Amino acid sequence: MPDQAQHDVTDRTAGPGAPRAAPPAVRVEGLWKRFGEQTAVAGIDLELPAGKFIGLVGPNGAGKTTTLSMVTGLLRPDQGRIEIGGRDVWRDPVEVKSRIGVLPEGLRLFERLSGRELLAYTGRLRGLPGHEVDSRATQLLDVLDLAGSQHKLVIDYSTGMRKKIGLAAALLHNPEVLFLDEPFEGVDPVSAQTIRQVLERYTGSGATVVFSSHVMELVESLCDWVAVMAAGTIRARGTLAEVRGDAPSLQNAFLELVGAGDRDTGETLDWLGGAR
Ligand SMILES: Nc1ncnc2c1ncn2[C@@H]1O[C@H](COP(=O)(O)OP(=O)(O)OP(=O)(O)O)[C@@H](O)[C@H]1O
Repeated sequence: MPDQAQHDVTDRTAGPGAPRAAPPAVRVEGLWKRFGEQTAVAGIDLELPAGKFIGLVGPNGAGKTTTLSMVTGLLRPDQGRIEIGGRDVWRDPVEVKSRIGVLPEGLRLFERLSGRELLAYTGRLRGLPGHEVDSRATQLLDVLDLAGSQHKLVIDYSTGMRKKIGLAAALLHNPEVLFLDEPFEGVDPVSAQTIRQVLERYTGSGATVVFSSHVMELVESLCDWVAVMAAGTIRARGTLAEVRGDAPSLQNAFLELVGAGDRDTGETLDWLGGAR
């Protein structure tokens, strides 16, 4: 990584005797990722406050998945620095990974395990004692309404069930920060409500959730804090009220921020729905 990425981002502005403020849940500095000619993430600086329900929103191709993949140690940045709870993700990966849970996009699971076996395996990988894994798995399967399918193979799970077992696996070790890429995609309203309740309980205990979504109503109803991405950059960040500003809804503010509010399809698609 180039020199620019190596410098220390610890806050040294406070005097020597001053109490250290708790680090943000996530701190990102000068983050870049290119795929050939395509710049997916173009020099992001971002601090995500701890203990909040945070939404990362942006249009298709904005760079949300690429950012979350780098932040969670799944994709190496070209340049930049990432800390979670004050620890460098790429220098201290084992420690950081023990403190985070991740539900990635296009989640790959061990398909030939049952839901219960998957949780048992994940729990042991996380170093939890067997009896603790058993008891946590039973509770998670129950709360997420998967108890009746716990012995079914994951390959036979529906999209929503896969999201829920993935969420259970990500929560099993009680992480400090949970990252979810589109957790509600393909999930029915009943399961969405269940997931929502689990996440609200989790953030209520002081943990942080960072999730990406396109669904503004969902972000507006769930999140305390929002970052808006477009074309690999952060266009706005802050509390919901700060990002919404004077706009009537987050959706309106979002369209304005990403410059899509005035797109008109009327003339270009004049053949659509006309005489055949
Ligand atoms: N592995 C890759 N190889 C080449 N280009 C990539 C790769 N991954 C992402 N990109 C490109 O980087 C840009 C950002 O993609 P990314 O998946 O991060 O966006 P996103 O905001 O998550 O989009 P969506 O909401 O559609 O999932 C896009 O232009 C995408 O085509």
